[in-house]
Order: sequence, then structure tokens, then C-alpha cells
Amino acid sequence: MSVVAAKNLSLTFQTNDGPVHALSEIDLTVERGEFVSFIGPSGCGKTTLLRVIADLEQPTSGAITVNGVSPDEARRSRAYGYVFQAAALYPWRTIARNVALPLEIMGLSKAEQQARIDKNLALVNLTGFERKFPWQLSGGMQQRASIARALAVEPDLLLMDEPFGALDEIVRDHLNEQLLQLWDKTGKTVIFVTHSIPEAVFLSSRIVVMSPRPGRVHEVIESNLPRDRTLDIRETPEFLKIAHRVREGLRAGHSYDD
Ligand SMILES: Nc1ncnc2c1ncn2[C@@H]1O[C@H](COP(=O)(O)OP(=O)(O)OP(=O)(O)O)[C@@H](O)[C@H]1O
Repeated sequence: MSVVAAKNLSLTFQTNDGPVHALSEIDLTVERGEFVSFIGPSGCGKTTLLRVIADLEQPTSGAITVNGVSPDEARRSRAYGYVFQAAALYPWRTIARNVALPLEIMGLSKAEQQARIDKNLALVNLTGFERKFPWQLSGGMQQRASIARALAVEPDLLLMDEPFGALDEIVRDHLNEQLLQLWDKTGKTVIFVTHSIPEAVFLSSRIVVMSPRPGRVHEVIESNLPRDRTLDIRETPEFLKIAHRVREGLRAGHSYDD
């Protein structure tokens, strides 16, 4: 069973200025354990597609399942964790209490909450920072805490919307490596939105190149890079070849009309 299966999916926003065609006839499947990136120009509908998967937007037409059920059912069974561009941590809660928030809502016992806090902060290398407040942590650490919070509900699927977009390049590189290790360790399915070609190629097992509005899937590029890669791989001919294909795909998908 595919984790995500979208068929002929379209979404039009009705606005005061008329309809905005955000997604058009998207066909896409994501299989268990994949790391799939959506890449494309600003406004091509990457976030909208992620939000449809998360049941935060309703498609205008077409069909979509998440874990074989409707996005609504998947949301209610906590099939996914969502990580936003900004860490979105509550400033008045410690890191541990931020991670605990969805667990409190789920009504888990204190002991179970604590076990999940410990396990997931360890996964993102934040053991020892439980009692800190978000503002006492660097931007990269805050984003790791928000990943721990998303993982704490133990979802099969992690939806990430440009989680490292606001961070400087060195921190971003480091987090990319850590995310890849986390993916390898946990076997989760990850869907990741990015603007960055190197980030998409470094992280993904498949790259979905989207074209400008109305967002369509222009091309899907498979990556055969080894799973246990380090940043050095970015200088290899194999990496550069895939990056080149992504760049060509973005160029070909772009009409330059608007
Ligand atoms: N709630 C909404 N109402 C009206 N239009 C919207 C709404 N949400 C998004 N849009 C429009 O839909 C299009 C797709 O937006 P979306 O945020 O999905 O693009 P994106 O590819 O994620 O862009 P970026 O890379 O800049 O984040 C844009 O033109 C946007 O203005």
C-alpha cells in the first residue's frame, strides 16, 4: 500500500481577485520508507500539496489517500507529523514540554510522555536541553526540537515544509546530514518541500520537480545515491549529474511567461 496516492488531483482557491489554480492534475505515489522532495519555483503549489496530504486543504477534484485512507482519517489516526519552516515552539514552555504537547493532547500517561520525550530528543541530539526554553537555543536546535515534537506522536510519515529554509548554509548542511541519519535509523517516510537543488538531491530517494502555477508534476527523478551518504557526496559526478537533471527539469517546466 502506498503511503500517499494522488490521482488527478486539482485545487483551485476562490479569491476576491478570481480563481487561483494552485494544483492541476497531480498524479503521484509515495511508497513506504521513501524520502521524496518537492522542488519548484515559488508559488508552484508545493506547500498546498503538502497541506492537502495533511488534510489542511481540500482538493477541488481528484482523489487522494494517505496510508490507504482519506487524509481526514489519516490525520485522526495521527499518521503523520508536520514540521513547518519556523520551528513554531511555544516560548513559555521548555523544550521537553514543547515535545510533550501533542502527547498531552493524546492523553498519554506521564511515564509514556517522558519515555517519548527522552527517546525523540536523543534522536535529534538534544539530550540535556530538556529544561531550556526555545529562546535559549540556536535556530538549528529549535528546528531539531520541532522535529522531535513531530516524531513524538510516532507517525509513519513526516511532512516537512522547508524546515531549514531560514537557517544559514553551514547549519543547514549539518541538519541535512542529521536528518538523513534519522531517516536511516527510523525508516520513516519523509516528504520534504525545498527550493534548494543541492538539498533535494542530497536528501532524496526521489525528487518531484513541479512547474509554475498551476502546479503540475513536471518530472520525477530517481536518485541512486547510496543511503549512507555524507556531504562529500555533493562533489561526486553522480551527485552533479542528478543535480543537473533537476536544474534542467526546473528550466523546462518554467514557461517564463509570467
Ligand atoms: N488560502 C489561499 N487562498 C488563496 N490562494 C492561495 C492560498 N494558499 C495558497 N494560495 C496560492 O496558491 C499558490 C500556491 O501556493 P503555495 O504556497 O502552495 O506555493 P509554494 O510552491 O509552496 O510557494 P513557496 O515556495 O513560495 O512557499 C500561490 O499562488 C498562492 O498565492
